[in-house]
Amino acid sequence: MNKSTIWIGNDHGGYELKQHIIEFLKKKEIPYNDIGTDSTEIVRYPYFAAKVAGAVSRGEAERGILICSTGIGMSIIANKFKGVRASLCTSTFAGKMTRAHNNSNLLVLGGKVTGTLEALDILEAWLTTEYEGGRHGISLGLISEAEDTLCNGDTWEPTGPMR
Ligand SMILES: O=C(CO)[C@H](O)[C@H](O)[C@H](O)COP(=O)(O)O
Repeated sequence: MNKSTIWIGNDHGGYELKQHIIEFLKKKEIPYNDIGTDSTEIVRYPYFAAKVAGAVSRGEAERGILICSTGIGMSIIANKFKGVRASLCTSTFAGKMTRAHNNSNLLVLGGKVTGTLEALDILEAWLTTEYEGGRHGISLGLISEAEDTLCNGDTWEPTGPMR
């Protein structure tokens, strides 16, 4: 799979919004890899975060999208993966800024927090805004430094129950 393919994952709380996001990606002819879950049946979100954030962390994907009810759980777990800069965005401004300043490589949305139109605006801003570099590289360097000290970068696969 090409690295530019966007990996997308969700739990039951993000399933509905994911359908709209996939429609958007299809319309724009942006390649994606939907890793599930594929229904509103209750599942544990770290399973799906591990697949998408793991792919970004290992360099198999340049970008990922995760959706749960609030986006909070997904962002907590995704940011534990080395090299992942997961951004929970609830405004278009945040979607733009997190690319420009944080060089975000994983967008997190809350399916029960953000309406469809706003979520698609956020996604568009996140997809089209370039990282500005410059002084922001200093901050990102410090984050990498913290990661090197705090995270060992191992791949993690969940072992507990998924439902
Ligand atoms: O928003 C979430 C985590 O931050 C997830 O969507 C959870 O699944 C959410 O908390 C809903 O949980 P529940 O099992 O459906 O009660």
